[in-house]
Amino acid sequence: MKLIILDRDGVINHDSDAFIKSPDEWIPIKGSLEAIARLNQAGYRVVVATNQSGIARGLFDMPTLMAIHQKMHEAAQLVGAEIDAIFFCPHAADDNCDCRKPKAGMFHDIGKRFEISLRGGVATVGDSLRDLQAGFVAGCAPYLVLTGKGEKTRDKGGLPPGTLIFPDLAAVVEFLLKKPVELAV
Ligand SMILES: O=P(O)(O)OC[C@@H](O)[C@H]1O[C@@H](OP(=O)(O)O)[C@@H](O)[C@@H](O)[C@@H]1O
Ligand SMILES: [Mg+2]
Ligand SMILES: [Zn+2]
Repeated sequence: MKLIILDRDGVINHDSDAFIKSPDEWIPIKGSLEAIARLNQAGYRVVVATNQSGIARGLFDMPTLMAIHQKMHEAAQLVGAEIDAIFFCPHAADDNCDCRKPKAGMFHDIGKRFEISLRGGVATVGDSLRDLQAGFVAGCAPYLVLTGKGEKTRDKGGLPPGTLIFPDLAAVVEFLLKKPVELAV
């Protein structure tokens, strides 16, 4: 089974420094949902791992977050894409939870849920350093996109070793689907 783990804000949809607080504020990045459809057609399960501290901050509540995700699922369906699962951390930084990126808790949970070792070349795509750090610690291959906060992340440096940088999710998918499959020896 092929699996990829995507950050949400700044990778699938436009991000905002004021947070994405409602379904109306959730707007897909051009080409991202179609890129997910290409992954599905190539046999990938697509899973999202997202920090949603807006819950802890009281900027929006759980039903609103569910409504945002319902809109994302419906928008994906319209282009033949499917997001298999959304893992989210609703906590604030000072809650010291295990799931808020850059901690790898969500990634470990994803590996358990899908019964796959992330160290086997599972890609993770993010726009923030913490996305890449969390995935790298869990064994994923890190991909930085320059959408969302990606350009700032690139300019700040300190990326996990081996991070590949692409303009957007569509470009990452183009690369992943073109590269030769490593045959298990
Ligand atoms: O990129 P993902 O993980 O899908 O979601 C990020 C969002 O939850 C928000 O994360 C916040 O970070 P803090 O939680 O305040 O550190 C800020 O960066 C917001 O601009 C951003 O919308
Ligand atoms: Mg992000
Ligand atoms: Zn958490």
